[in-house]
Amino acid sequence: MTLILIGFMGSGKSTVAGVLSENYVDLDLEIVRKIGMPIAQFFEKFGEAEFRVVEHQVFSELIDSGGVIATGGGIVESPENRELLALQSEVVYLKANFSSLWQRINADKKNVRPLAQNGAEIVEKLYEKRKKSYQGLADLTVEVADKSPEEIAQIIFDWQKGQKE
Ligand SMILES: Nc1ncnc2c1ncn2[C@@H]1O[C@H](COP(=O)(O)OP(=O)(O)O)[C@@H](O)[C@H]1O
Ligand SMILES: O=C(O)C1=C[C@@H](OP(=O)(O)O)[C@@H](O)[C@H](O)C1
Ligand SMILES: [Mg+2]
Repeated sequence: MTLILIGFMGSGKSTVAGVLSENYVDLDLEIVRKIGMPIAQFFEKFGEAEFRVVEHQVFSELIDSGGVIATGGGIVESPENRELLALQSEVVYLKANFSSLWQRINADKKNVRPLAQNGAEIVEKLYEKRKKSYQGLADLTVEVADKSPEEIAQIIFDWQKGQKE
């Protein structure tokens, strides 16, 4: 069974995956490896639609790996990815209010998120649009705004243990 973390940019998917497993897969890092350039540069050169094609390809190759996968916030944009996620039973949604996410995104200077370069209003619209998809696909929802990555990982571990009993 693959544990898949979903949620908006800044929710901590990459960070929490690292706490959950030493061998986690970060989909964005796999994509960067495949395209041979930073995501922001790929968006500039080829656009978002092309990024989604590569994202789906990489996701469908890794979804049955059996480990922990941190997705990118836009994984729910493609209907094909939503179908894949609906078939999984360990999809964990890291949920937070927009202002917490926006603060984190802006503090995280080393990771340039092309879709977060627009103003807060535009990014909040994207958040509102995606929210239902994250919630609808989640087998577990964790409120992350006031918790440390370790606390969040512990909640997920405990839930997983309960699933297996
Ligand atoms: N639980 C948390 N509490 C405070 N800051 C966090 C938490 N989880 C992640 N962060 C910080 O928020 C930023 C985004 O985290 P990241 O794991 O890259 O999110 P995502 O992969 O969901 O976009 C990073 O700077 C990270 O250090
Ligand atoms: O929300 C999105 O569309 C994106 C989120 C990013 O991942 P994180 O959610 O890990 O920041 C990354 O995949 C890309 O910049 C697009
Ligand atoms: Mg990430």
